[in-house]
Amino acid sequence: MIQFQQVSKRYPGGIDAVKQLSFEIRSGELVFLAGHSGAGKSTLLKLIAGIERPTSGAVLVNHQNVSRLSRKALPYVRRHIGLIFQDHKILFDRSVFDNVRLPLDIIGFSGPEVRRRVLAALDKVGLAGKESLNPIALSGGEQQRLCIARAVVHRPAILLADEPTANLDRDYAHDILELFKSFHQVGVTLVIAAHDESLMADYGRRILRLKHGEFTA
Ligand SMILES: Nc1ncnc2c1ncn2[C@@H]1O[C@H](COP(=O)(O)OP(=O)(O)OP(=O)(O)O)[C@@H](O)[C@H]1O
Repeated sequence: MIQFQQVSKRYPGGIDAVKQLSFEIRSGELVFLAGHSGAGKSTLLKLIAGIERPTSGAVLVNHQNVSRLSRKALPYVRRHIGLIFQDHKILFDRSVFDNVRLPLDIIGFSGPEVRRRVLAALDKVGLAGKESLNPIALSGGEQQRLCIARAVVHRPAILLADEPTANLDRDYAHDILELFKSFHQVGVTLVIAAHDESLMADYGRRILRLKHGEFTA
């Protein structure tokens, strides 16, 4: 489902964020991405989503070479991907409902289907009944759940999460990982980046470890 072929990414300024990476993630897999700050985890996720383009090599998602797609074609690939990124901010001038509906608006959903899907996503993450609130009224953990609801509302086949448990206490972090596990159980392919490897230990899944842009054992 996701394939990297000799992928390198050099940012302007000369930093090689990932170097010659080759790997494959099969449909329905749950994979953790571990590594120190600056190891290249976010870059790898952005390459999958087509947010960044590789300097060399190919990134294939569903057999499509996302590194070669035109800017116009990218939204069609993104429809199949849910993103939980730290720089995807919550909009505090809108309700919880309106925050979660954003991906549906972009795809072009309208009518009762929007309400049905948004309420189902909020229910899934444990925020049922909070749709009319302003997100400011939610706790930090609840705001993270809002971001997860927003990432899954269009039912993507692939979910990419960058440090989704950062700033959460351990119990709450495990709750969030359990939520991801439930998406995994219904067949979603998940790639979860986190620097705290101890959190991943309980899940017994495949771990890709990055160090300065390269895989380590
Ligand atoms: N847009 C950019 N322009 C220039 N350099 C960048 C850019 N984004 C990331 N980098 C650099 O690329 C390297 C890898 O960064 P990346 O954010 O992928 O690492 P990370 O493992 O996700 O780190 P963190 O856990 O701190 O988010 C770092 O040296 C970073 O400074």
